[in-house]
Amino acid sequence: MKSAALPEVGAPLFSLHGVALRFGKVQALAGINLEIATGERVALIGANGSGKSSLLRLLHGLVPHSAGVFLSSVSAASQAMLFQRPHMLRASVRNNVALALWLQGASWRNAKHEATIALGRVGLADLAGRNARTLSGGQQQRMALARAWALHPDVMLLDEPTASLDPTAKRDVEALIAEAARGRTLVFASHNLGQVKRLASRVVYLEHGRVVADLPVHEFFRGPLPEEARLFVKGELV
Ligand SMILES: Nc1ncnc2c1ncn2[C@@H]1O[C@H](COP(=O)(O)OP(=O)(O)OP(=O)(O)O)[C@@H](O)[C@H]1O
Repeated sequence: MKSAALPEVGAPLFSLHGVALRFGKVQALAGINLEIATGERVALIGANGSGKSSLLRLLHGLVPHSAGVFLSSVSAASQAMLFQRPHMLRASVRNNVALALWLQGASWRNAKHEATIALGRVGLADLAGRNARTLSGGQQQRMALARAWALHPDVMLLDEPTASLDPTAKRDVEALIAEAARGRTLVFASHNLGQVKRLASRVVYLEHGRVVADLPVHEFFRGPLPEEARLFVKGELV
């Protein structure tokens, strides 16, 4: 089974050389040099507006880079992205999950079956028939995780997946993320440094759209770090 074990860190999945991303006049990313390999668990951290979401969206193919070279060996079907606030259709929880599978080619019957299994994994079996829009924030994020998980992606890209949740839901969803990420490559943005320590093997710190630190997680938290990153870790950067 794909998720049985953590894969060896190996083949490069994403290679970025001098990559920039612009939104009109806004330079969201600049001069990004980054390689992410199979099996890595990369945390993207940095102040608001530093470019974390932009980088995730670029990796997921949602926005085109404006300069540099971006190589990805992952097909769109092999990666799933989770947003801070999940997108949901006005449909049952089960159908929200099933639709993602159906769009990837599963028959509707199989899609519903797989969706039911995935919802069971995240503790939402009892709510499968509910309108997804009536779920609480934590339940919505579980549903989004079930939807991502059901696709059996090789790579999971998560954009502050627990940021809008209360402490209990944060803990529950984080535990599910840890389980869902087993055997996969994980790239996630987070402001929660405890979560970064628990989930990541590597930390990429962004400042004004540039990578200013890229270190194994233990080295990152041991320091020394560039000044802004140091203040961020101390909680003194707002
Ligand atoms: N669609 C867009 N149009 C214009 N500017 C954008 C767009 N998306 C992002 N930006 C800008 O790009 C920069 C990087 O934003 P991004 O959302 O990637 O940062 P972030 O690190 O994820 O921030 P946060 O921690 O607040 O989520 C910011 O200046 C932001 O205003």
